[in-house]
Amino acid sequence: MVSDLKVAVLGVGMMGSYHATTLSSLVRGATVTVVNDFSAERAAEVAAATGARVVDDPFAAIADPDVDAVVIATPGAAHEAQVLACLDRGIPVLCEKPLTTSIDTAYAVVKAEAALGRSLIQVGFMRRFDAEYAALRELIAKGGLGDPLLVHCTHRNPDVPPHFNSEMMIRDSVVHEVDVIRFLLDEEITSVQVTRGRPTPSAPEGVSDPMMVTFTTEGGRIATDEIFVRTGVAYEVRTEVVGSQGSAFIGLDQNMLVKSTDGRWGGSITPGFVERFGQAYVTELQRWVAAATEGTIDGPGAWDGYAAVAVCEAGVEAVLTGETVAVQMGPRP
Ligand SMILES: NC(=O)c1ccc[n+]([C@@H]2O[C@H](COP(=O)([O-])OP(=O)(O)OC[C@H]3O[C@@H](n4cnc5c(N)ncnc54)[C@H](O)[C@@H]3O)[C@@H](O)[C@H]2O)c1
Ligand SMILES: O[C@H]1[C@H](O)[C@@H](O)[C@H](O)[C@@H](O)[C@H]1O
Repeated sequence: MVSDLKVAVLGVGMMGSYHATTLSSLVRGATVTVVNDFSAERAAEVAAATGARVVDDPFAAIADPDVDAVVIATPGAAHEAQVLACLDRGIPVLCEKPLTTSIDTAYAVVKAEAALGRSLIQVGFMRRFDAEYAALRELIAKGGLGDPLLVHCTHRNPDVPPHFNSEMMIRDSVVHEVDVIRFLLDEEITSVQVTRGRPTPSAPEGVSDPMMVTFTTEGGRIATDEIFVRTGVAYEVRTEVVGSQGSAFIGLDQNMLVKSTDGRWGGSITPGFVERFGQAYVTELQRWVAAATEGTIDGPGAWDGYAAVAVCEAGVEAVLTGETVAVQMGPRP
């Protein structure tokens, strides 16, 4: 057990710098001691803001004696090697989604952790720490909706970078709903189908934005996800669960001020994911720090990361083929 958890943050772009500042300003029991980024300038900026030291190589950062645990917020393709290096050192790691970018590498990570016999990997599915999602899960678990039969999700972003293509819409965005559906229903997703609609005028050539994704689960339940990442409007993430004895809906922004003026009424919508899930990130980090201090995790683990990667792999195939694609998953070690 360690008294004040010494954390290295790898990749201090948009998400990593947010995690580093949250850890050093809002989370108890942790100090960001090391930061690393391919961009020396980014690393220096975040080090100055958090009081951390820059270590130029990500693997040297993981091996640093002044590091007890690691937050990985590098792009998905870098996750596998960095997570495995944390396992090699036997230290807890909070890895941003996606766990890795292919089924094989994600399964290799699951098996490496299982061989170690300890849960050290937590995956950054922060919606599980959002009060509305937690309340919805509890309502379902207590039977408040009877048998949950349908889940309808909406995931709209105001904008994304131009390189964000249809595949990234599945692997980087829909991956959140994949985890939400598994979290709410407590069962695996077994198939994925994607309908590519008429693209919004701002979508780059060949990119299907929006798309409708339909999932089926082990228990024969159906879930849908509207993914639309260039609405030009705001950050709108909503979920409705319909059961045999009623339905429940989340995602109308909390603390919404409804005003009537100029012959209209309405409120404001959160502009981005930081505003919508700000408290969830703090709760996620606070609970992870408490668990990592005890050498473990408290949240979605490697298996959840693997399951999400497997569903997204089927989702990408469904985008390309227009077929309903079965999810292929290996046995849980
Ligand atoms: N949970 C969420 O809501 C959420 C939100 C945004 C991003 N993310 C995830 O966070 C991760 C980072 O996304 P982002 O939007 O911050 O990207 P970003 O491009 O803003 O930041 C990534 C940073 O990593 C650095 N980098 C790249 N390869 C590296 C390597 N091998 N080692 C060290 N540094 C490296 C880059 O220089 C960059 O500064 C992704 O996995 C993404 O899916 C999660
Ligand atoms: O990486 C981001 C992030 O995960 C957001 O939470 C999501 O809304 C975006 O679609 C995705 O691009």
